[in-house]
Amino acid sequence: MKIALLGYGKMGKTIEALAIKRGHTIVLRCDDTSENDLKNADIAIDFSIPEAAFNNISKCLNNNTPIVSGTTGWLDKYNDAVALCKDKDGAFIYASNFSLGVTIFFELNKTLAKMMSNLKEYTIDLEEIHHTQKLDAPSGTAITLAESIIDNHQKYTQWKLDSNAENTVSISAKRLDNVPGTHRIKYVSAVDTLEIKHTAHSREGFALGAIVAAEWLVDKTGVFTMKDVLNIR
Ligand SMILES: NC(=O)c1ccc[n+]([C@@H]2O[C@H](COP(=O)([O-])OP(=O)(O)OC[C@H]3O[C@@H](n4cnc5c(N)ncnc54)[C@H](O)[C@@H]3O)[C@@H](O)[C@H]2O)c1
Ligand SMILES: O=C(O)C1=N[C@H](C(=O)O)CCC1
Repeated sequence: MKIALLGYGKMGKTIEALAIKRGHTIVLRCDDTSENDLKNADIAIDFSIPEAAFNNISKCLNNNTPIVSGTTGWLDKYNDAVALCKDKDGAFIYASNFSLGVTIFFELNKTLAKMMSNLKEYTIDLEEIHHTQKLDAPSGTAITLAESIIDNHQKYTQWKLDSNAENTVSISAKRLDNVPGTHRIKYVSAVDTLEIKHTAHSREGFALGAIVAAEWLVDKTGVFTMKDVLNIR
């Protein structure tokens, strides 16, 4: 595939190295708002910044270029991106976390929230840890996890950073040097603690997931998730 990289920072460069190893060609490396010609690209992969993501996605959909987006912190406009994709009969996939492990972790989180839903003894604690250059907090992955808990556990109706409020999934966001991404969900009662945790050892898992998603999306139309790519039911 001929790939356009929208965002050529830590993730863009990791994707470039892995995509070349998988036999793909990088035809565009875009790292700012300058106008870029997408016509030589079979697909675009956006790992940029929250303020740029929706514009980049829109440009691709208007240009009939399938687009894989992993940028977090822009989801107030997600429904607009979905509507534009449908209007243009385009191809779009977004995931707050493209790694295979986290895609499975999302399913574990959902199942655990359902199982815990009637157990009043337990309170929940969600923690994410990332590197100090990360612009957004909480992480997109933590928000996806919290929203799924809210959808599947009868007690919780909202999420907030560092909160003791009733019916609230409290998220703690820590920033430490060189941490690629760690997410942990704890259910704590007076007598025990049950926890699930995902630890990324590098950015390669995110990059591989995004490339696999691009390979899968390139000849399709529609709006998809990583569950579609990995055929998880
Ligand atoms: N979904 C996932 O699996 C996943 C994994 C890792 C990171 N992320 C997200 O991806 C994004 C990028 O992460 P990163 O670690 O590569 O950040 P980074 O800061 O290293 O790179 C972002 C790059 O985007 C560039 N940029 C700024 N404006 C732009 C524009 N208009 N168009 C294109 N590029 C522009 C910046 O110059 C920078 O080089 C973040 O939102 C992060 O949360 C998602
Ligand atoms: O490094 C980042 O930034 C990451 N962002 C995503 C998020 O916000 O969840 C995924 C993990 C790494």
